[in-house]
Amino acid sequence: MTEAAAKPIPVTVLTGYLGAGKTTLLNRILSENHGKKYAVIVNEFGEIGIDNDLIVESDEEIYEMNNGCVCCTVRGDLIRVVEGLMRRPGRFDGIIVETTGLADPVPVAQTFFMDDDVRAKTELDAVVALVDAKHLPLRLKDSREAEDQIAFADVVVINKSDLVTHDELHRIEDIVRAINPSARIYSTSRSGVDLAKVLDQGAFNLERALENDPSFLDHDHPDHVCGPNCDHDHDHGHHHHHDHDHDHHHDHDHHGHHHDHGPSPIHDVTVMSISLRGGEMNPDRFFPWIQKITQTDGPNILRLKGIIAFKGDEERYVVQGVHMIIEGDHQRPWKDGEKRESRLVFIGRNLDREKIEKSFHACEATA
Ligand SMILES: Nc1nc2c(ncn2[C@@H]2O[C@H](COP(=O)(O)OP(=O)(O)OP(=O)(O)O)[C@@H](O)[C@H]2O)c(=O)[nH]1
Repeated sequence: MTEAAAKPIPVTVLTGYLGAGKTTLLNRILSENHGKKYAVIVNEFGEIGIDNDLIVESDEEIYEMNNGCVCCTVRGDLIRVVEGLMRRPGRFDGIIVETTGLADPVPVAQTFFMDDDVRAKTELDAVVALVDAKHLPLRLKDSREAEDQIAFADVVVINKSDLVTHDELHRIEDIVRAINPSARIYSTSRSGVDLAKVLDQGAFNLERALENDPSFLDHDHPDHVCGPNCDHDHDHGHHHHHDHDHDHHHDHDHHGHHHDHGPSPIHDVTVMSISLRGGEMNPDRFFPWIQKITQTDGPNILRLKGIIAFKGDEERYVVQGVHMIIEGDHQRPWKDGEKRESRLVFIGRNLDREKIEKSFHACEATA
Protein backbone atom coordinates (compact mmCIF):
# COMPACT_ATOMS: atom_id res chain seq x y z
CA MET A 1 0.00 0.00 0.00
CA THR A 2 1.35 3.40 -0.86
CA GLU A 3 1.70 6.07 1.74
CA ALA A 4 -0.97 8.18 0.07
CA ALA A 5 -3.42 5.31 0.21
CA ALA A 6 -2.78 4.82 3.92
CA LYS A 7 -3.62 8.39 4.79
CA PRO A 8 -7.03 8.65 6.45
CA ILE A 9 -9.71 9.92 4.11
CA PRO A 10 -11.21 13.25 5.15
CA VAL A 11 -14.96 13.25 5.72
CA THR A 12 -17.09 16.37 5.44
CA VAL A 13 -20.55 16.26 6.97
CA LEU A 14 -23.00 18.74 5.46
CA THR A 15 -25.78 19.66 7.79
CA GLY A 16 -28.35 22.47 7.93
CA TYR A 17 -32.11 22.71 8.15
CA LEU A 18 -34.48 21.79 5.33
CA GLY A 19 -33.84 23.95 2.29
CA ALA A 20 -30.83 25.82 3.68
CA GLY A 21 -28.67 25.08 0.64
CA LYS A 22 -26.88 21.78 1.27
CA THR A 23 -27.58 20.29 -2.15
CA THR A 24 -26.65 23.58 -3.82
CA LEU A 25 -23.27 23.39 -2.09
CA LEU A 26 -22.89 19.72 -2.92
CA ASN A 27 -23.58 20.44 -6.58
CA ARG A 28 -20.82 23.04 -6.58
CA ILE A 29 -18.43 20.57 -5.04
CA LEU A 30 -19.35 18.05 -7.72
CA SER A 31 -19.15 20.49 -10.62
CA GLU A 32 -16.20 22.73 -9.84
CA ASN A 33 -12.87 21.91 -11.24
CA HIS A 34 -10.77 21.28 -8.16
CA GLY A 35 -9.08 18.14 -9.34
CA LYS A 36 -10.36 16.07 -6.43
CA LYS A 37 -12.66 13.11 -6.36
CA TYR A 38 -15.32 12.75 -3.75
CA ALA A 39 -17.61 9.94 -2.80
CA VAL A 40 -20.97 11.33 -1.78
CA ILE A 41 -23.40 9.81 0.69
CA VAL A 42 -26.87 11.34 0.78
CA ASN A 43 -29.47 10.64 3.41
CA GLU A 44 -32.87 11.91 2.50
CA PHE A 45 -36.23 12.52 4.06
CA GLY A 46 -39.43 11.73 2.22
CA GLU A 47 -40.78 8.58 0.74
CA ILE A 48 -40.02 9.14 -2.90
CA GLY A 49 -36.38 9.83 -3.65
CA ILE A 50 -36.19 13.31 -5.07
CA ASP A 51 -32.95 14.57 -3.62
CA ASN A 52 -30.90 12.25 -5.73
CA ASP A 53 -32.59 13.69 -8.81
CA LEU A 54 -31.54 17.17 -7.80
CA ILE A 55 -27.86 16.37 -7.59
CA VAL A 56 -25.95 17.27 -10.73
CA GLU A 57 -24.84 14.44 -12.92
CA SER A 58 -21.16 13.81 -12.43
CA ASP A 59 -18.62 11.04 -12.41
CA GLU A 60 -18.64 10.85 -8.66
CA GLU A 61 -20.09 7.90 -6.88
CA ILE A 62 -23.26 8.74 -5.04
CA TYR A 63 -24.76 6.55 -2.37
CA GLU A 64 -28.31 7.16 -1.31
CA MET A 65 -29.59 6.20 2.08
CA ASN A 66 -33.31 6.71 1.92
CA ASN A 67 -35.77 6.88 4.72
CA GLY A 68 -33.58 5.53 7.42
CA CYS A 69 -34.10 6.57 10.94
CA VAL A 70 -31.01 8.60 11.55
CA CYS A 71 -29.69 6.41 14.32
CA CYS A 72 -30.13 3.19 12.37
CA THR A 73 -28.99 4.59 9.09
CA VAL A 74 -25.92 5.84 10.79
CA ARG A 75 -25.17 2.66 12.61
CA GLY A 76 -25.98 0.44 9.71
CA ASP A 77 -25.90 1.82 6.19
CA LEU A 78 -23.38 4.54 6.80
CA ILE A 79 -20.81 2.21 8.32
CA ARG A 80 -21.39 -0.30 5.54
CA VAL A 81 -21.05 2.30 2.80
CA VAL A 82 -17.92 3.78 4.34
CA GLU A 83 -16.38 0.34 4.86
CA GLY A 84 -17.08 -0.46 1.22
CA LEU A 85 -15.35 2.74 0.15
CA MET A 86 -12.38 2.01 2.36
CA ARG A 87 -11.80 -1.26 0.56
CA ARG A 88 -10.84 0.74 -2.49
CA PRO A 89 -8.11 3.02 -1.16
CA GLY A 90 -6.71 5.67 -3.44
CA ARG A 91 -9.94 6.10 -5.37
CA PHE A 92 -11.25 9.02 -3.40
CA ASP A 93 -9.78 12.17 -1.98
CA GLY A 94 -12.65 12.62 0.39
CA ILE A 95 -16.12 11.60 1.47
CA ILE A 96 -19.02 14.03 1.72
CA VAL A 97 -22.08 13.09 3.74
CA GLU A 98 -25.18 15.21 3.17
CA THR A 99 -27.59 14.67 6.04
CA THR A 100 -31.31 15.31 5.94
CA GLY A 101 -32.45 18.73 7.02
CA LEU A 102 -34.02 17.33 10.15
CA ALA A 103 -31.05 15.27 11.21
CA ASP A 104 -28.90 15.82 14.21
CA PRO A 105 -25.32 15.76 12.93
CA VAL A 106 -24.04 14.27 16.18
CA PRO A 107 -24.77 10.59 15.47
CA VAL A 108 -23.42 11.03 11.96
CA ALA A 109 -20.19 12.45 13.33
CA GLN A 110 -20.01 9.73 15.96
CA THR A 111 -20.05 7.05 13.31
CA PHE A 112 -16.56 8.01 12.30
CA PHE A 113 -15.30 7.28 15.81
CA MET A 114 -17.34 4.25 16.84
CA ASP A 115 -16.25 1.57 14.44
CA ASP A 116 -12.54 0.76 14.78
CA ASP A 117 -11.98 0.12 11.12
CA VAL A 118 -13.77 3.25 10.01
CA ARG A 119 -12.04 5.27 12.68
CA ALA A 120 -8.62 4.14 11.54
CA LYS A 121 -9.22 4.88 7.89
CA THR A 122 -11.21 8.09 7.96
CA GLU A 123 -10.84 11.44 9.59
CA LEU A 124 -13.80 13.66 10.29
CA ASP A 125 -12.59 16.85 8.66
CA ALA A 126 -15.43 19.23 9.43
CA VAL A 127 -19.12 19.45 10.14
CA VAL A 128 -20.38 22.20 7.86
CA ALA A 129 -23.76 23.75 8.65
CA LEU A 130 -25.74 25.68 6.07
CA VAL A 131 -28.07 28.33 7.45
CA ASP A 132 -30.98 29.98 5.61
CA ALA A 133 -30.50 33.64 6.55
CA LYS A 134 -34.10 34.50 5.81
CA HIS A 135 -35.71 31.79 7.85
CA LEU A 136 -33.28 31.33 10.73
CA PRO A 137 -35.22 33.51 13.21
CA LEU A 138 -38.33 31.43 12.54
CA ARG A 139 -36.38 28.16 12.81
CA LEU A 140 -34.91 29.09 16.15
CA LYS A 141 -38.45 29.51 17.43
CA ASP A 142 -39.87 26.26 16.13
CA SER A 143 -37.03 23.80 15.58
CA ARG A 144 -34.53 22.69 18.10
CA GLU A 145 -32.70 20.87 15.29
CA ALA A 146 -31.76 24.11 13.56
CA GLU A 147 -29.98 25.36 16.67
CA ASP A 148 -28.34 22.00 17.37
CA GLN A 149 -26.93 21.84 13.86
CA ILE A 150 -25.31 25.25 14.24
CA ALA A 151 -24.05 24.47 17.71
CA PHE A 152 -22.25 21.35 16.58
CA ALA A 153 -20.72 22.76 13.39
CA ASP A 154 -17.08 23.61 12.78
CA VAL A 155 -17.92 25.77 9.79
CA VAL A 156 -21.20 27.68 9.41
CA VAL A 157 -22.20 29.00 6.00
CA ILE A 158 -24.92 31.61 6.31
CA ASN A 159 -26.65 31.29 2.96
CA LYS A 160 -29.37 33.19 1.07
CA SER A 161 -27.85 36.57 1.91
CA ASP A 162 -29.73 37.86 -1.15
CA LEU A 163 -33.03 37.44 0.69
CA VAL A 164 -32.16 39.71 3.64
CA THR A 165 -30.89 43.25 4.20
CA HIS A 166 -27.36 44.02 5.37
CA ASP A 167 -28.63 44.74 8.85
CA GLU A 168 -30.57 41.51 8.99
CA LEU A 169 -27.53 39.59 7.82
CA HIS A 170 -25.39 41.13 10.58
CA ARG A 171 -28.03 40.17 13.09
CA ILE A 172 -28.03 36.60 11.81
CA GLU A 173 -24.23 36.50 12.05
CA ASP A 174 -24.47 37.67 15.66
CA ILE A 175 -27.06 35.03 16.46
CA VAL A 176 -24.95 32.28 14.90
CA ARG A 177 -21.88 33.51 16.73
CA ALA A 178 -23.81 33.46 20.00
CA ILE A 179 -24.92 29.87 19.42
CA ASN A 180 -21.45 28.77 18.35
CA PRO A 181 -18.60 31.09 19.28
CA SER A 182 -15.87 28.82 17.96
CA ALA A 183 -17.15 28.07 14.46
CA ARG A 184 -15.72 29.65 11.33
CA ILE A 185 -18.59 31.68 9.92
CA TYR A 186 -19.08 32.81 6.31
CA SER A 187 -21.96 34.57 4.60
CA THR A 188 -22.90 33.92 1.02
CA SER A 189 -25.67 33.35 -1.47
CA ARG A 190 -26.33 30.28 -3.62
CA SER A 191 -23.95 28.41 -1.31
CA GLY A 192 -21.20 30.31 -3.12
CA VAL A 193 -18.65 30.03 -0.35
CA ASP A 194 -15.07 29.43 -1.45
CA LEU A 195 -14.72 25.65 -1.39
CA ALA A 196 -11.25 26.04 0.10
CA LYS A 197 -13.04 27.29 3.22
CA VAL A 198 -15.26 24.25 3.41
CA LEU A 199 -13.23 21.25 2.31
CA ASP A 200 -9.99 20.02 3.84
CA GLN A 201 -10.33 22.18 6.91
CA GLY A 202 -8.99 19.86 9.57
CA ALA A 203 -11.56 21.68 11.67
CA PHE A 204 -13.39 18.98 13.56
CA ASN A 205 -12.37 19.22 17.14
CA LEU A 206 -12.94 16.09 19.16
CA GLU A 207 -12.09 17.81 22.41
CA ARG A 208 -14.76 20.39 21.83
CA ALA A 209 -17.26 17.68 20.95
CA LEU A 210 -16.43 15.89 24.18
CA GLU A 211 -16.63 19.08 26.19
CA ASN A 212 -20.13 19.67 24.89
CA ASP A 213 -21.11 16.06 25.18
CA PRO A 214 -18.92 13.90 27.44
CA SER A 215 -20.58 10.75 26.13
CA PHE A 216 -19.76 11.61 22.52
CA LEU A 217 -17.49 8.59 22.11
CA ASP A 218 -19.52 6.13 24.16
CA HIS A 219 -20.66 3.12 22.26
CA ASP A 220 -23.77 3.05 24.35
CA HIS A 221 -24.51 6.68 23.88
CA PRO A 222 -27.67 7.34 25.85
CA ASP A 223 -29.20 9.33 23.05
CA HIS A 224 -28.60 6.81 20.36
CA VAL A 225 -30.07 3.59 21.60
CA CYS A 226 -32.44 2.13 19.11
CA GLY A 227 -35.89 0.86 19.83
CA PRO A 228 -37.08 -2.72 19.57
CA ASN A 229 -38.04 -2.60 15.91
CA CYS A 230 -34.73 -1.31 14.80
CA ASP A 231 -33.64 -3.35 11.83
CA HIS A 232 -29.98 -2.53 11.68
CA ASP A 233 -27.48 -5.18 12.58
CA HIS A 234 -26.15 -4.71 16.08
CA ASP A 235 -22.65 -5.93 15.55
CA HIS A 236 -20.78 -2.83 16.50
CA GLY A 237 -20.50 -3.46 20.19
CA HIS A 238 -23.65 -1.47 20.60
CA HIS A 239 -26.10 -2.89 23.11
CA HIS A 240 -29.56 -1.91 24.07
CA HIS A 241 -29.73 -0.99 27.71
CA HIS A 242 -33.08 0.61 27.48
CA ASP A 243 -35.73 0.95 24.89
CA HIS A 244 -37.15 4.22 23.96
CA ASP A 245 -39.93 3.06 21.88
CA HIS A 246 -40.10 4.97 18.69
CA ASP A 247 -41.55 3.76 15.49
CA HIS A 248 -38.87 3.76 12.92
CA HIS A 249 -40.30 6.20 10.57
CA HIS A 250 -38.65 8.92 8.64
CA ASP A 251 -40.08 11.76 10.62
CA HIS A 252 -37.98 11.70 13.72
CA ASP A 253 -34.46 12.09 14.77
CA HIS A 254 -32.37 12.24 17.91
CA HIS A 255 -30.89 14.97 19.95
CA GLY A 256 -27.47 14.89 21.45
CA HIS A 257 -26.84 16.84 24.62
CA HIS A 258 -24.13 18.77 22.94
CA HIS A 259 -25.60 22.16 23.53
CA ASP A 260 -26.57 22.96 27.03
CA HIS A 261 -29.92 24.59 27.24
CA GLY A 262 -32.13 22.45 29.32
CA PRO A 263 -33.50 18.98 28.86
CA SER A 264 -33.67 17.66 25.36
CA PRO A 265 -37.22 17.58 24.02
CA ILE A 266 -38.52 14.60 22.12
CA HIS A 267 -37.76 14.76 18.44
CA ASP A 268 -39.89 16.92 16.27
CA VAL A 269 -42.78 14.58 15.61
CA THR A 270 -44.96 17.41 14.36
CA VAL A 271 -43.13 17.43 11.06
CA MET A 272 -44.84 15.34 8.42
CA SER A 273 -44.20 14.65 4.79
CA ILE A 274 -46.59 14.13 1.94
CA SER A 275 -45.28 12.35 -1.13
CA LEU A 276 -47.29 12.83 -4.28
CA ARG A 277 -46.94 10.90 -7.46
CA GLY A 278 -49.00 11.59 -10.53
CA GLY A 279 -49.02 11.66 -14.29
CA GLU A 280 -48.27 14.49 -16.66
CA MET A 281 -49.43 17.88 -15.48
CA ASN A 282 -51.23 20.71 -17.18
CA PRO A 283 -49.07 23.82 -16.56
CA ASP A 284 -52.10 26.09 -16.68
CA ARG A 285 -53.46 24.28 -13.68
CA PHE A 286 -50.24 23.36 -11.89
CA PHE A 287 -48.65 26.82 -11.62
CA PRO A 288 -51.68 28.63 -10.18
CA TRP A 289 -52.16 25.68 -7.79
CA ILE A 290 -48.60 25.69 -6.45
CA GLN A 291 -48.67 29.49 -6.16
CA LYS A 292 -51.88 29.37 -4.21
CA ILE A 293 -50.86 26.57 -1.90
CA THR A 294 -47.55 28.23 -1.04
CA GLN A 295 -49.35 31.48 -0.31
CA THR A 296 -52.06 29.96 1.85
CA ASP A 297 -50.12 27.11 3.51
CA GLY A 298 -46.68 28.69 3.22
CA PRO A 299 -46.13 29.16 6.95
CA ASN A 300 -46.58 25.40 7.41
CA ILE A 301 -44.50 24.32 4.42
CA LEU A 302 -40.95 23.83 5.60
CA ARG A 303 -39.90 22.41 2.27
CA LEU A 304 -41.33 21.31 -1.02
CA LYS A 305 -39.53 19.79 -3.96
CA GLY A 306 -40.52 17.93 -7.02
CA ILE A 307 -39.83 16.84 -10.54
CA ILE A 308 -42.78 17.65 -12.77
CA ALA A 309 -43.63 16.20 -16.17
CA PHE A 310 -45.63 18.75 -18.11
CA LYS A 311 -47.65 17.49 -21.00
CA GLY A 312 -45.93 18.27 -24.28
CA ASP A 313 -42.75 19.43 -22.53
CA GLU A 314 -39.60 17.61 -23.51
CA GLU A 315 -37.80 18.58 -20.33
CA ARG A 316 -38.14 17.71 -16.70
CA TYR A 317 -39.23 20.64 -14.59
CA VAL A 318 -37.88 21.03 -11.06
CA VAL A 319 -39.92 22.94 -8.53
CA GLN A 320 -38.58 23.77 -5.08
CA GLY A 321 -39.71 25.87 -2.19
CA VAL A 322 -39.16 26.91 1.39
CA HIS A 323 -42.24 28.46 3.02
CA MET A 324 -43.58 31.06 0.58
CA ILE A 325 -40.46 31.27 -1.54
CA ILE A 326 -40.74 29.04 -4.53
CA GLU A 327 -38.67 28.60 -7.65
CA GLY A 328 -38.71 26.35 -10.65
CA ASP A 329 -36.72 25.62 -13.74
CA HIS A 330 -36.25 23.10 -16.48
CA GLN A 331 -33.59 20.60 -15.55
CA ARG A 332 -32.81 18.32 -18.47
CA PRO A 333 -34.62 16.47 -21.26
CA TRP A 334 -36.56 13.37 -20.34
CA LYS A 335 -34.51 10.37 -21.29
CA ASP A 336 -35.70 7.62 -23.57
CA GLY A 337 -37.65 5.10 -21.62
CA GLU A 338 -37.80 7.32 -18.52
CA LYS A 339 -41.25 7.32 -16.99
CA ARG A 340 -42.86 10.71 -17.47
CA GLU A 341 -44.43 11.06 -14.10
CA SER A 342 -44.65 13.94 -11.66
CA ARG A 343 -43.35 13.60 -8.12
CA LEU A 344 -43.68 16.19 -5.43
CA VAL A 345 -42.88 16.11 -1.73
CA PHE A 346 -44.19 18.49 0.91
CA ILE A 347 -42.51 18.53 4.31
CA GLY A 348 -44.15 20.60 6.98
CA ARG A 349 -46.55 20.89 9.88
CA ASN A 350 -50.33 20.57 9.95
CA LEU A 351 -50.58 19.88 6.27
CA ASP A 352 -53.94 18.70 4.99
CA ARG A 353 -52.90 15.52 3.21
CA GLU A 354 -56.23 14.84 1.60
CA LYS A 355 -56.69 18.37 0.30
CA ILE A 356 -53.16 18.54 -1.10
CA GLU A 357 -53.40 15.13 -2.72
CA LYS A 358 -56.72 15.85 -4.32
CA SER A 359 -55.78 19.28 -5.61
CA PHE A 360 -52.45 17.95 -6.95
CA HIS A 361 -54.21 15.30 -9.00
CA ALA A 362 -56.68 17.89 -10.26
CA CYS A 363 -53.71 19.53 -12.04
CA GLU A 364 -53.05 16.44 -14.13
CA ALA A 365 -53.45 16.85 -17.85
CA THR A 366 -56.50 15.19 -19.21
CA ALA A 367 -56.03 13.34 -22.46
N1 LIG B 1 -32.76 33.02 -2.96
C1 LIG B 1 -31.89 32.04 -2.71
N2 LIG B 1 -32.26 30.75 -2.90
C2 LIG B 1 -31.34 29.79 -2.65
C3 LIG B 1 -30.02 30.09 -2.21
N3 LIG B 1 -29.35 28.92 -2.05
C4 LIG B 1 -30.20 27.94 -2.38
N4 LIG B 1 -31.41 28.46 -2.75
C5 LIG B 1 -32.62 27.72 -3.14
O1 LIG B 1 -33.19 27.18 -1.97
C6 LIG B 1 -33.80 25.93 -2.25
C7 LIG B 1 -33.19 24.86 -1.36
O2 LIG B 1 -31.83 24.66 -1.68
P1 LIG B 1 -31.12 23.24 -1.49
O3 LIG B 1 -29.68 23.41 -1.82
O4 LIG B 1 -31.88 22.20 -2.21
O5 LIG B 1 -31.32 23.05 0.07
P2 LIG B 1 -31.06 21.74 0.95
O6 LIG B 1 -30.50 22.21 2.22
O7 LIG B 1 -30.27 20.75 0.18
O8 LIG B 1 -32.54 21.21 1.13
P3 LIG B 1 -33.01 19.79 1.78
O9 LIG B 1 -32.11 18.74 1.20
O10 LIG B 1 -34.41 19.66 1.34
O11 LIG B 1 -32.88 19.94 3.22
C8 LIG B 1 -33.56 25.68 -3.72
O12 LIG B 1 -34.70 26.10 -4.41
C9 LIG B 1 -32.37 26.54 -4.03
O13 LIG B 1 -32.30 26.93 -5.39
C10 LIG B 1 -29.67 31.47 -2.02
O14 LIG B 1 -28.57 31.84 -1.60
N5 LIG B 1 -30.65 32.39 -2.28
